[in-house]
Amino acid sequence: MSIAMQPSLFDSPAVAPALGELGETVERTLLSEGAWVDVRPGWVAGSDALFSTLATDVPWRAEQRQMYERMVDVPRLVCWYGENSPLPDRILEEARDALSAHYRAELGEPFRTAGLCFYRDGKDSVAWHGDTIGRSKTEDTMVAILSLGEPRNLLLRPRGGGEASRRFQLGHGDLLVMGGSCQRTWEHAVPKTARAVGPRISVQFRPRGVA
Ligand SMILES: O=C(O)CCC(=O)C(=O)O
Ligand SMILES: [Fe+2]
Repeated sequence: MSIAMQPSLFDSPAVAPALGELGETVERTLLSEGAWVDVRPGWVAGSDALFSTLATDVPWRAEQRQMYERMVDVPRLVCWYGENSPLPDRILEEARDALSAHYRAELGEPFRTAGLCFYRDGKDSVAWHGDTIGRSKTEDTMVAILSLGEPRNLLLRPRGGGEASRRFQLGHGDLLVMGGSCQRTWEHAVPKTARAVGPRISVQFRPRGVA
């Protein structure tokens, strides 16, 4: 048992992970230009056990990308599950299906893919961006993010600027869903932090053709 990763008696690796309700527990914040975010704190109970499973079982990849003439390390580990790939834990399949059911009327299609990111420490991050590869460049859609492990800040700001950024602290089973025009009219980021933070895993569920 890992003492370092045990924040409380009620969320220790000994507790099996379980999904909570969505329904009325989801709180929506309307942003400008038809964008919104839903937050459901603590959606997965016993999430530290799920964190441990994913940290160990997922075939994490370190990627590089071209930056001007140089190749640089992407500052996080990643793994992508396409729509026909079984997810690395049954509770992630349950989570995807619960999200599809909850948002069915509004989204009109199910969540189908899962992208996973592993932020090893405060030096890992994701820079400002919108998920605009594919249909989300021109259409409203949703990206649902389940956060496991240590909380990190997810920031949101309008693309055009002119407004302070919004901050959400997400970890230990919290859910945040970006919806409406959020991917094309707003940007999001998980900035580096100088604070001593433990590892965080995020699971992003998206509909077909959104990345
Ligand atoms: O880790 C997160 O919460 C955000 C990840 C993200 O924005 C992405 O992978 O597109
Ligand atoms: Fe993103």
